Amino acid sequence: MVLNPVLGKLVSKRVVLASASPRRQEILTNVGLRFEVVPSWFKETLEKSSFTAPYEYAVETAKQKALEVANRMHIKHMRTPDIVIGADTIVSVDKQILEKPVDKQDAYRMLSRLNGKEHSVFTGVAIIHCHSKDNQLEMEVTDFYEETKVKFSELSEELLWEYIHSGEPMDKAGGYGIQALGGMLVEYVHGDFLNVVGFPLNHFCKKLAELYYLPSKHNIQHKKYDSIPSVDTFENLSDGESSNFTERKVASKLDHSGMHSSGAAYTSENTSAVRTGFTVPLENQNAVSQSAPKLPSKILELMDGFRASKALFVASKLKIFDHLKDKGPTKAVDIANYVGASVCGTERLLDACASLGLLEKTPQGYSNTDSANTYLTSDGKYSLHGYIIHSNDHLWPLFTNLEFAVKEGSRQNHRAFGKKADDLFKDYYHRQEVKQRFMAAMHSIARLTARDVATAFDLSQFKSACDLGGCTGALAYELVQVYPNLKVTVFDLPEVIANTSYFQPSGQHTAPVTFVSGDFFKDNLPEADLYILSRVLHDWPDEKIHVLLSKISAVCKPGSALLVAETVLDEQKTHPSVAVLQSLSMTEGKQRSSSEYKQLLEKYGFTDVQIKITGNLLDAVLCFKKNLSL
Ligand SMILES: Cc1cn([C@H]2C[C@H](O)[C@@H](COP(=O)(O)OP(=O)(O)OP(=O)(O)O)O2)c(=O)[nH]c1=O
Repeated sequence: MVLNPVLGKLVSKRVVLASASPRRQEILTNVGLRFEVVPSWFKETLEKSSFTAPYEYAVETAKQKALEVANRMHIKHMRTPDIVIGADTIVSVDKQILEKPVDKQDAYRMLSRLNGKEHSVFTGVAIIHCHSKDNQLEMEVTDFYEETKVKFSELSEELLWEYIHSGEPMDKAGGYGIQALGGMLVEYVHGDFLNVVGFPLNHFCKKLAELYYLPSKHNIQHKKYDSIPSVDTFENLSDGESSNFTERKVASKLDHSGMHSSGAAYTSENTSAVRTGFTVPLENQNAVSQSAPKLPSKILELMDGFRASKALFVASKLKIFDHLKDKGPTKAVDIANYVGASVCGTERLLDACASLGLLEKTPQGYSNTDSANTYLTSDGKYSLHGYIIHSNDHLWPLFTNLEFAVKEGSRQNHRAFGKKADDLFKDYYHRQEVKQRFMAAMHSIARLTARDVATAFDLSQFKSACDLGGCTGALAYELVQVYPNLKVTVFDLPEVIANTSYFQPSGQHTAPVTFVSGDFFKDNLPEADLYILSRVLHDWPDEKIHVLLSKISAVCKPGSALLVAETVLDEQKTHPSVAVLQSLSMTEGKQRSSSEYKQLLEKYGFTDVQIKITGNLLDAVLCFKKNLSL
């Protein structure tokens, strides 16, 4: 969501972040900015002694990083970006500049210098507006810096080495990351915290406000690389105040050849114009004041959502995240060879994944982000791979026929798969690969939600539980970990039970979990103090639910309980949207609100209905059987 009109100004523009830093990507993504990531190849080798102050070095490096990307994109005949953002973060102590350590000794040297002292973190930022005119690239450069003061506590050698061995210092200026373990070293921070993490967001927004909103150039008091912006705030700006930033452009001597032109560059104002290879004043440029309507960023995001989903699905299907797991940066051509796909197509897909924050791209190649390693590789404990493949192979074709589903009021299995719903359901259990895909999908969601469901209520009073339709046993295994005295029976169809061994967790005592096959609509239910229905009720029509809840109610002894795990809708039934959207492809079942679950469960003799919204994909409903028989 774009919270203020300043960032809204960038929504329709092709914005490129010339940085490989995952922190910068995250900071800008978090505020709803949409951008591509093209890491800069500019080597951070400017001669430090030629700068009179450390921040000048950071500003110049940021500028050179952004200029390199803007030029490269233009030369490679990629569509010229509208805006390129570059940044460089340095740590400065005793007038010395510390960048990223090259090895552990270097990290130790840096951290020892910071130990017990206050230092400054400077981030230089360059915003380059690009125009392609007669195939010539014109660029207008705006830059600024932000300073934050940070003080380290007195730290022991042992602690410093322990921190270094954590591996965290290596890709961070000054050899520490304040946002993670390094935060423990810090006594205080004066100034913008995000500036330390790599991007001064507040100053950036103020700078955009200056560029896009200040009424005329006469009002601008450009300061010589002043870290204090001309605007105090970027709030309450309306498009009525908008003006084209080129109105306020001033020419300056800026050399973008990659070398810092000592003396000249830092007497310039902080907005300047560059034509590739030349310095061009912009004072005569036409400046048209535009008042555009507020950009519907949410709608734009939805319009594009399908592309992003499909890129994720295809990369998962091709097992790109598996291939990159535990690997250093890998070139597109090697990935293409591995997956047996075209190099150009693979490169496009990899770039799309990088722009979505699923991969990191550096000049050395592509690598998994942390979340790709955790959630997108197929063998991770919390892997969503199974559900992603199910979404691609099963849900995508159904949603392609959504228009028919809405018009005809029925699920579109016949159109999507050439089969009726019943035949398809049989496929889940009879065709091996379909069955495994379905089980892997259910397993993905169960793993991700199991801890929150298991701990939503204190279940330690129960000695035995029966998870009806418990599939791979993911929730059961979590329950016996949380409640060591509990024994859980997983009850599911024979075809499912026959395939559960593949999903058994390794390195866990599995004896308290047993698997029993049967049909919960027809067969006797195993005895238990606690029955569990996880993601079952929403799937079935009222008649089937009647059969199931009547059976459970009948076997429940007084004091026994039923735990239901479902996404609980709000009373208006419009949130959470993940559940409302799921309803679009449902046949006979439905999602329910808190009051509907309460009403339903009370109807079958359950009382004390308690509902816990977990914040995860599944919520939990617990109710108890009183001495009532139906
Ligand atoms: C001091 C500090 C730095 N950092 C990071 C921010 C930057 O990513 C990095 C400094 O290196 P930079 O050279 O500024 O950036 P980068 O190499 O990560 O990415 P690129 O050059 O492609 O833009 O240190 C933290 O994450 N936490 C901290 O507390």
